[in-house]
Amino acid sequence: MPSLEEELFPSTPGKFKDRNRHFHRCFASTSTMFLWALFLIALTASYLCFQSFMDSGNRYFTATWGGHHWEKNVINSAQIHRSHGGMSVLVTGAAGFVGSHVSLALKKRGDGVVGIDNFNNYYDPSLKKARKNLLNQNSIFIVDGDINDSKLLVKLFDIARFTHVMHLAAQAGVRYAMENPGSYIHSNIAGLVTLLEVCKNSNPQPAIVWASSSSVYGLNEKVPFSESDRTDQPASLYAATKKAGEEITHTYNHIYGLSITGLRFFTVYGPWGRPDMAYFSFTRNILQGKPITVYRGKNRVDLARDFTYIDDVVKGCIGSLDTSGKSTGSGGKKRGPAPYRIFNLGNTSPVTVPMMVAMLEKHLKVKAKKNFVVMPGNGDVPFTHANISSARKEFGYKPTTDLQTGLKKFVKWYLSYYGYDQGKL
Ligand SMILES: O=C(O)[C@H]1O[C@H](OP(=O)(O)OP(=O)(O)OC[C@H]2O[C@@H](n3ccc(=O)[nH]c3=O)[C@H](O)[C@@H]2O)[C@H](O)[C@@H](O)[C@@H]1O
Repeated sequence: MPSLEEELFPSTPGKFKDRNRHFHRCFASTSTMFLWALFLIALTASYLCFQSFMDSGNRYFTATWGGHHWEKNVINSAQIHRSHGGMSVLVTGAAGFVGSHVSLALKKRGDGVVGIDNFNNYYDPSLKKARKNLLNQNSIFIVDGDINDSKLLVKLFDIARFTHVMHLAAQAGVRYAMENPGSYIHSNIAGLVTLLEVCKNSNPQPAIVWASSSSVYGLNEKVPFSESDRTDQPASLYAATKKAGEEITHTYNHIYGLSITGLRFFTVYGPWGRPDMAYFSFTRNILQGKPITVYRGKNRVDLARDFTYIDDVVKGCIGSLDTSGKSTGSGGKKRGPAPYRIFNLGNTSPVTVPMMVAMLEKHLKVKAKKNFVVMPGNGDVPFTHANISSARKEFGYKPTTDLQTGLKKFVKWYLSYYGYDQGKL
């Protein structure tokens, strides 16, 4: 039987044959080696590509979790400490602005709370760490992890059997979506679906309350915005992902019987807020003597927002949790219809951006250096204004803090947190 070498390099007769054969043999072994080398290089390259693909997919999962001590922390933190109607809540985005406030309020009334947060660097992670420390001091354990990590979520549900999920983890910010669109898909779409998959499979299924956004009203002109208004003309990718979230949660409610409540937040502000938001970054710039950019709409019309104070939003979140009703499915199967609700959580009294700046100037006792520019086409909407009658009817939602009062509290916190030394702010 001819060898492979012979098949590849068939011999010719004669004396020359041997030399030729020898030459061929040498050539054959060199070229085989060459082919093997090529093969190995290709193999190594594909492995490295695969590794870097996995790394990019897992870059949010760098945190370590698990082990006896970790599980004990989760169990203790999830423990309910009140006799009637207590709930055990998984709060996603717990080191975030709204997440940290809601976690503290739940814990304060005796509910079990376990937080999860990926501590990403969209804005200064040291502020998130400081919020985490505050929560830890109040016996709330925060898992350092990403909602796309389904193994972690399954583990958490295995050991803590949450009755509710307060889902606040998201890529926030309207204008940043133009810089980093992928982060919105990662957190607001993929992360949401991962979480819903785990919730729908868990037994019992939790009820879910989650953060949508006033931005879903997009370019609507009819005011105030009501939940039944159209939401099919988003102005930013951020808004589009929140709108998609409303549709995605609807399918999980419809197919699997998950109880779902979506909350459309209206420009939430207050102590421990988000540094990327205008009221926060304006405060920093005003104190540092730096100019601020104030956007204006067409024909120099001022932009306006239905700024909503954090304590009012927290009441709305807790009211939603308390009235969420039960999910009806178990083990991935629906047993009957479950609630699907959407509520506006706004303040019902929009304030223009220049008026907001004037309030900051008053509280900071410093004049702002204002640059007025035409609103760039980067996802912003000219105004927001909430109709809150649905939330009022369903759970007595009634905002009580006007912007003047709320900004005063914010400035007080800002100065105590960052200090009065303007050089360090
Ligand atoms: O209500 C909401 O759904 C949204 O509220 C805020 O979005 P936005 O209202 O745009 O809040 P800011 O970024 O703080 O802007 C407030 C106002 O200040 C204006 N602005 C912002 C930045 C700036 O440099 N100058 C300026 O005039 C904006 O155009 C806007 O009218 C949050 O950032 C979103 O995450 C949230 O979903």
